[in-house]
Amino acid sequence: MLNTLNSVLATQPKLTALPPLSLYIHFPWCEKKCPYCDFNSHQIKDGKQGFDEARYIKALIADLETELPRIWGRQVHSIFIGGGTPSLLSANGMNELLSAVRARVNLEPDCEITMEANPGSVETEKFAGFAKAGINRVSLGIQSFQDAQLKALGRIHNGEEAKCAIAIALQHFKSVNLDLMFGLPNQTLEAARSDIETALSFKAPHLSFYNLTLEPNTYFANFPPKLPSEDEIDAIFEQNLKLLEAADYRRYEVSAYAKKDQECKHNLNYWRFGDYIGIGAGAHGKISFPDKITRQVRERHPETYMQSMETKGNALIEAREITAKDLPFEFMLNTLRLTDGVDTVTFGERTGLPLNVVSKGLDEATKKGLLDSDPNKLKATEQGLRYLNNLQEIFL
Ligand SMILES: C[S@@+](CC[C@H](N)C(=O)[O-])C[C@H]1O[C@@H](n2cnc3c(N)ncnc32)[C@H](O)[C@@H]1O
Ligand code: SF4
Repeated sequence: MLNTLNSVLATQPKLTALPPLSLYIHFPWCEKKCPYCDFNSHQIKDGKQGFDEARYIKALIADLETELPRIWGRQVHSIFIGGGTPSLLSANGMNELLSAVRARVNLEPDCEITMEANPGSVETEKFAGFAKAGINRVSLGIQSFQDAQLKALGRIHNGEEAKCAIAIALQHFKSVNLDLMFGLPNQTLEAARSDIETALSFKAPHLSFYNLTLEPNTYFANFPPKLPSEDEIDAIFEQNLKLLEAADYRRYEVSAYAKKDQECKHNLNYWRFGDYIGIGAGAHGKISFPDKITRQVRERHPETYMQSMETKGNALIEAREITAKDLPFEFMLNTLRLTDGVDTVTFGERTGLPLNVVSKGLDEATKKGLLDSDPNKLKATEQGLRYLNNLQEIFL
């Protein structure tokens, strides 16, 4: 039995078709580092030391060129410019970057192009320029509408600025996402309800609700604020879910809610274990070939990243095949986040491996009530979504 399993795992993946391809562009600076944030983002010092727009864009374009041989002939169906705070780029800089992308990569005609923005850096004129440059979706880091809460989170914006930023974003972009967090320091059920109701009043097509987590190596990890208890957080989550569903938002991923047909194409491609090129400081990529699936990782620090691009012509610190041993876990890590899960056949299509390499895990997860028993689906139960880490770990 063990020998059979080993021989399956020793086989090379065989993909009959390549998955959709996305492009992720990382922008690694913010006006101020938030105390809870473990993203690869660095505070812009006075005088913008460390952030040289022209230099970074040049590095990004050169970086994209290094990826072209790996994606030759393939179309890109979505772009996500994340951070950090990419809305700190000038509209001209964004135009230069997206024009360079269009000149080098074949974009699908209705390519979704998202930019993350911080409400503290939203200006009408600049947003008009971003739209003109080709951005067609904006994701705003609102977090809360309450001044005291925003202050406790170390944000640079207040509640009024958050509302103003949403109005500007909706004026310029058809597709807008609002990021909110819950389980905030000293948050009550009423305060969480007020945040949700304010967010709903804007009727944005997409909302994301993240439970605040204390990530290692952040200020909050060293100086933890007083957070609501687990029971209080559960109550906030249940209340949020009810209000969102009543307003016709469907929960389609652990933290993502969308109006009909307004799901984020880019993130859906990640969660369905699609392919993505990742350029910029610390960016990760995953690119499939008929006989292998590969991972690329770039230098994390912006200065080292730019220097590597300038001196060596690439900033890769890792470029390897994802082994048949790791593929099932990586697949489950993403796909089980989706409330609909995926069809069972997607496992073979995306990993190139037979489903029997995970049959033991599937049995165990189903017996524990974490996985739906439908044999045609790989889908977490409600319990599985709630204890997602436990479910995913079964496939480690
Ligand atoms: C990379 S940030 C992008 C937006 C922009 N930088 C901002 O913060 O306004 C993406 C989102 O992740 C969420 N997030 C960041 N750190 C988190 C944490 N420790 N716990 C929960 N959500 C977090 C926030 O909602 C944030 O808007
Ligand atoms: S603005 Fe966003 S990316 Fe920047 S530090 Fe704050 S949460 Fe992190």
